[in-house]
Amino acid sequence: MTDVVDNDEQIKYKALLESTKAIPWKLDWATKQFTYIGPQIEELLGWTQSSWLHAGDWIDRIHAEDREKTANFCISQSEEGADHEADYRALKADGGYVWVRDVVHVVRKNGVTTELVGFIFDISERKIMEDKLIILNKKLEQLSFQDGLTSIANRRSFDQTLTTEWQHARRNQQPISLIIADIDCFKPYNDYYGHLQGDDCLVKVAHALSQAPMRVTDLVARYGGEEFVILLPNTTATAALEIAERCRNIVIAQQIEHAMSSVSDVVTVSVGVSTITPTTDTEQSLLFATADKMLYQAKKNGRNCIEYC
Ligand SMILES: Nc1nc2c(ncn2[C@@H]2O[C@H](COP(=O)(O)OP(=O)(O)OP(=O)(O)O)[C@@H](O)[C@H]2O)c(=O)[nH]1
Repeated sequence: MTDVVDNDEQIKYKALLESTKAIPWKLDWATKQFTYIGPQIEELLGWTQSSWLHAGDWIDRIHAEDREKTANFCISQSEEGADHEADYRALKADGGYVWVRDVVHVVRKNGVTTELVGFIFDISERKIMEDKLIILNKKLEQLSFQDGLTSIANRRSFDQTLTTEWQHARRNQQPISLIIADIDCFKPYNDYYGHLQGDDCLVKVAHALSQAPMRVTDLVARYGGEEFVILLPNTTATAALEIAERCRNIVIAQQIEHAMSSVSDVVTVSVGVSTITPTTDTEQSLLFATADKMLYQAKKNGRNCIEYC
């Protein structure tokens, strides 16, 4: 490694380079030998300045998961004469890793690469922030599919799942079922017990209904207000009816007092069920429209009961 300082100007530039956070380096392309690396490298990674002799030392000190991709990219870019930058985890002398960004300028003479001049930046802080942001974004996405009051899936989640499952059912010629459960006489409940207790009732019913279906592919969601939907992919009418009956019973089993109900002294639900094996001509909206019609029928038939089609 040559570290020759032959005049005042060079001394000034060297002092400047070695006092920055960015770590400068130079590599001779023909021999792949480092001709210079800033002393700051020791502070960042713990390896002494004199231990950086060959490009191989750099490659060996890249995290195994980043090594091949980073080395191949940098070598091909350097051969083509393209300036480039790469983010990777650099190995520290103590066995730890630091996220760094290597920014590389390729020096060419007569169309041939002769030298690389680069700067290494410590980007670990930024990476930590980026990772936090990724986690936060995931959480935000989860929340956007979740009902704020009951924490079960919301209408948006239901709409999206319905589209996916409908297409799947049509492709595989499988039946798909939908249950709509609506709390009976909820307006009088709210009026009598107050809105807060009304909210509490919705949470209890949501959690009770969540226990009714069995498969991981089943989806229980709050559609809006006091209306809940249960989407049952690959489920026949007979099986859907059984689950609907379970829904009705599970809500009664909560024994939520309802002094103002016209059908019971506890909170009950009316349930509409529909099952369709879709063909290419069947509109997706038919599943919900039919279950909704059945729900209306159940309300008309005296509530706390199930109607299906
Ligand atoms: N507490 C509370 N009430 C809600 C919420 N969303 C909707 N509601 C209430 O739910 C009630 C629904 O009333 P209706 O649609 O008349 O139905 P119902 O009284 O249950 O009558 P039936 O369905 O025919 O048995 C209304 O009073 C709404 O204000 C909510 O998030 N919290």
